[in-house]
Order: sequence, then structure tokens, then C-alpha cells
Amino acid sequence: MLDTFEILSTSGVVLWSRTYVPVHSYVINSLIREVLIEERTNKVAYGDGTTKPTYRKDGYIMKWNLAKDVGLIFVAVYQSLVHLTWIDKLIDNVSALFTGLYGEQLKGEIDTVKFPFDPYFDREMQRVEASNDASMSSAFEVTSNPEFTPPSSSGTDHGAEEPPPMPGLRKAPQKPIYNPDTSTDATPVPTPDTSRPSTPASRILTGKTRPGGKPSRRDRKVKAAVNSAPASSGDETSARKGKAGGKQKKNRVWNEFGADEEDNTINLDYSTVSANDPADFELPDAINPESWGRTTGKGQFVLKDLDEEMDEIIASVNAKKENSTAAGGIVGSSLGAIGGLFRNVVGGKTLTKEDLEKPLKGMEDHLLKKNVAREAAVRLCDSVERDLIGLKTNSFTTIESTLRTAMERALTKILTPTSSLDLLREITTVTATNRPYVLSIVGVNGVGKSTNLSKIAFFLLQNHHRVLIAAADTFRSGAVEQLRVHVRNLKELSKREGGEVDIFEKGYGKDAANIAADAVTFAKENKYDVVLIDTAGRRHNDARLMSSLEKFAKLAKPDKILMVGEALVGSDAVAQARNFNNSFGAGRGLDGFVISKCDTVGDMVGTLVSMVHATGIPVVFLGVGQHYADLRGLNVGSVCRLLMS
Ligand SMILES: Nc1nc2c(ncn2[C@@H]2O[C@H](COP(=O)(O)OP(=O)(O)OP(=O)(O)O)[C@@H](O)[C@H]2O)c(=O)[nH]1
Repeated sequence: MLDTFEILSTSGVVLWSRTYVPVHSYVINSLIREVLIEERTNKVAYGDGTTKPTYRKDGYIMKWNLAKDVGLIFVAVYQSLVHLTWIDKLIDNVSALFTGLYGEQLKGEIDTVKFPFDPYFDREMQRVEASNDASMSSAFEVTSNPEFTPPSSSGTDHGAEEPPPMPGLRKAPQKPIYNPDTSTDATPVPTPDTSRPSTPASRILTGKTRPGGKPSRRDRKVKAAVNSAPASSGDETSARKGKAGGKQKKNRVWNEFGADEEDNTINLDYSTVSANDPADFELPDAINPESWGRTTGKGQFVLKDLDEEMDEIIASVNAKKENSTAAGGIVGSSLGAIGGLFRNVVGGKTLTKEDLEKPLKGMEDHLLKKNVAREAAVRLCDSVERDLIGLKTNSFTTIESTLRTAMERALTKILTPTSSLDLLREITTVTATNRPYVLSIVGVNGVGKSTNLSKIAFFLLQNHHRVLIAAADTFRSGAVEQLRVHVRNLKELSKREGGEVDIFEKGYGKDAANIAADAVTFAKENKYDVVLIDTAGRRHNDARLMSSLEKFAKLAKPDKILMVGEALVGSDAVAQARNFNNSFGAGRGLDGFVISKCDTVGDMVGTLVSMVHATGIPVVFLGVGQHYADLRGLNVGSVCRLLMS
């Protein structure tokens, strides 16, 4: 009978195996080496009524399926003395079942993922053996035989969505089937939910099963966001939805399954509040602190990073790709095109410039698709090429995976801050010297400066700080009123959340640098912990407005200057980041970025890379929506995973 069945990745990792009789590892290794790597096709036989390639080694037969679309090999090993008529069917069905169940995980980093495949395999094994027995002898009849048809994603002819209940057999299985979870053939096995492709993957990867449709935390947050939308007449609401200047972007909110494009909840969009606007608002509902951060043992409230959201994004993006594939669209990640799988197996090969040329071009295109600016993409690929030329690859390693690993390393290196970004600690250090900590926000028009400044204020209120918000955008009509609305909201919230917040304003047309300096003096005299300075939006190539930033830095002396950049900005990110970084005079640059509107770009988070690459300045916060709690810290690993998905 069958001795062993192994599922391997094309880079040589055993993802799952079932052993009935141990087979020495050199047996399968020789298949991989001789047939799959060295492509010695004279070692492969067909015939004996089988459609599968057959490789013989020391009394064993090996038959296999190569699923190129997911980079997997399904290998069955048995003694050459026996003749298994059902083996082809087993291999095909197991291939279809495994890729159908775990297609999503297989697109990510799979080395450490566990695949709970045992019950599925055992059931399939039992089924093919039984159907073979039934066809050979009418004495053994299947009493109820809803045809078990695993998911069809690997291109076999099995199309059913869910395995039906186990067929009831009159005849007991001929040999005991090893299955620790299902001791009898009547025990139901888990049913894969393939009705929504992203769900099983995200369940298994993130462990976020929500039985019975229980709303996710994100869903609850979305609901809270709906409740907390500022009260206004319908006309007023629609007037507020679009930023002055024709910015009519449809805002999306992330839920368990990705971006809900129908959700037009507007929470923090006070961008078109006019001087006459009564600025009515209802106090936002209490925000569950767990939805956006956690309290440390020292009592500090620290922000969550994007990890959880990123997993949801990856799952939703992959699901979309799958749908587009099903609809005849572009297949999978653009990274998949780089390797060409087996042709690229280069175990133990020393890489040359020629080997890398095409894969690197594929990688560059992939980064461009992720919204990384061309300059950054080219430089990253150049540095990876330098790292890889002359490198001897590991066994069973494709160029694709070698390149992917090298690019992940390069991205991690770029995105990992070289110094601490612990804002709360910095504030404590500065306030200990009897002066307020001063943080200012700069950026081009409409990127979300006031909104994200308010989110930072809310974060500081959670940490019980006294915050003064300085309205130093004396340029755009409505900017001061917009900030006033935020401060009113935050004041109300501070009654529940703790902390204290006030606004420092001097109207319009005055010198912004002087107002900012006055605000700092006022804050010092009145014992505020932090001054947050909002500034006017300016085009980074508007020399006149940009030049005023130097005076601003000199007078207000901010401890931190953060630039807000939109995640959706694209290639302009590089010039924006450089120009702002160079505008504060000698010896003073930006201290960090807030990347806003990350919720609107899915996995195309390349702007982060472009901005950091252009300046060497780290990302401090990510804006992920239009709610005071929609602020996150950066998780470098998650961003790299998104970029490599
Ligand atoms: N979806 C989403 N929208 C955001 C985010 N941050 C800000 N916005 C929206 O972006 C729009 C502009 O935000 P503002 O804070 O007014 O931008 P600003 O940079 O201060 O604008 P100017 O003062 O005109 O330069 C508003 O509709 C905000 O609600 C975010 O992280 N996600």
C-alpha cells in the first residue's frame, strides 16, 4: 500500500506529510535532485495505465503532481511490488483539496505555517480506496454516495464547493487509517468553507474566526464611527464630504473582509467648515481603547501597529485577485511571474548578473505596481543585485525566493528606524525640564494634517497629557474653525478619556511663525505638556510658502516636525519628502512622517518606501481612517509582507 505522501514547496520545504511506513529521506531527495532540479527526464517513466510521471528508486515508486500555480509538489511513495490503481486519483484530489483549502496561505510566507490537513487526507484516502473497491467488487456497495468533490482551484475537474458528509460504507476500510482526530469512519471532518475564498485563509493565518457572524472589532468600530458622525443636516453633510478644491475621493472603511467602498461614514472631515458654520456636533461615542491601542504595565497607552489590519488587507487583496482570476483577469501577484518556478530552481548555484536580470525587472515592475516611486524601486533593485551577484543559493531555492528574501531584507533595512520613536518617552523627558514638548505638522494641501494632528492629540489625551493645539494655518479660509471643531470634540472626549486640551488661535493673515512661538510661550506659562502646531498646507514646489518654514522652525523650535504624506500620492512622494526636508534651514530637517489615508490604498503602500528612501527619515504614524482612533504605529514586517504579496 501507500508508504508515504509528502507535500513540498518548490523551494524544498515539506509542508505536510503522512507516513504509513517510513521511507528514507534520500529516496524523495533523489527524485527532487535528479528529476526536478537536474531535469534528467530519462529517469521518468509513463505508462502502466497512469497519467502521472513515475520515478523508481531502490524498490520504490514515486508519482507526483507539480502544481506550478502555487509552487507545490505532491508526491506519493510506495513499494514497486504493489500496483495502486487509485494513486493518480489520490494525488489529483489531494492536490485540489490542499490548494483549495490553503490557496491563500500558499501565496504568503509558508515556511512557518502549519497546515491542519490530516483529516482531509485521511478521508480522501478512504474515499479513493473505497471507490476502487466498489468498482472491483459489487459486494461492496456505497450506500449513500454524494460524490466528494474537493475545491477546484488547481484546475482539476472537481467542482463542488464543500465536501459532503462522509459516505456510509457497508464495508469497513481494509486497513486501519491513521487519524488521531477521527477514530471511526463516521466521524465528521471539518468542512472547509470555500464559499468566500479569503475567509479560511485569514482564519487560519490570524486565528480570527468569528463564529456566528459575530461582528469583528473592526466592524464594531465602524459601527461606533457611524454613531459618532457629527450631527448635521443632510445638505451640510454632503457639503462636508468633499474637500474644497474638488477633492471628492470616496472614503473607505476597513472591515473584516477589507475595504467597504459603500461606507461613506465621515467622522473627522471638518475640512470645509466655514467661518459661519455653527459646527454642530454630537459627542462621538466612547471609543473602545482596545480597538486602537493598549495600556502598558506602566500605565501608558500605546498605539497598536498595523499588523492586524494588514492581515485583513492581505486576505482581502488576495481574495480580490482570486476573483479577478476567476473572471479571467490578471492572475495573482505580479511577483508570481518572476520565478517561473522550476526553471528557476538553482539550488547550490552561484548567481550571475544574467541570472538576475529578468527576475529583477519583474521585481521592479512589482514594486511600481505597489506604488513605490520609480527612483526608489530602481535603487532597491540595484542594491539587491549587488547583494546577490556571486551568492551561492541554498538547496532547492528558486531565484524568486532568493530575490524575495533579499528584497524583504532591503525593505526592512530601509523602513526600520535607526533611533527610538517613543514619543511618550520624549515628552516625559522634555516636560521634566519645565517646558512643553512641541510637535508640528507640515505637508501639502489636503493631505490630512489637521485630522491627523487631532488624532495625535487624542492619543496624548489617552495618556492624560495637557495639550495645546496652535492654529498656525493662518492662510486657508476655514482652517481655524476646522481646528476649533476638533478641539471642541476632543475637549468633550477628554472628560471621559482624561487629559486636557485647548486651542491657541489668533485668526487669519498673521505671521504663522510668530503665532506658533507665542503658543509655545503661552503653553510654558500655563503648564501644558505638549503643543501641537497645525500649519498651512503648501505645495512643495511653491518657493514662497516653503521659504516661510525656515522662520517657523527658528521661532517655534519644534522638538519634532512631522510631515503628513498621503499614501495615495505616488511618485510625487519623493519630491515632496525631499523639498520639505530641506526647507527648515541648515541643520534642521524633518523628524518623521505620518502616512495618511492608508485605508484607501489596500496593499499599495509603496509611498512609505518612497518617502523614507528619499530622505532616510522614519515613518512614525499611519493614518488609517477618519476617526480619532484611526492612528497606528508602523509595523515594518507587516508593511514588507504587504509589499511582497
Ligand atoms: N480615509 C482617510 N481620510 C483621511 C485620513 N486623514 C485625513 N483624511 C481626510 O482627508 C481630508 C483632508 O483632511 P484635512 O485634515 O482637512 O487635511 P489638511 O492637510 O489639514 O488640509 P489643508 O489644511 O487644506 O492643507 C478630510 O476629508 C479628512 O477626513 C485618513 O487616514 N484616512
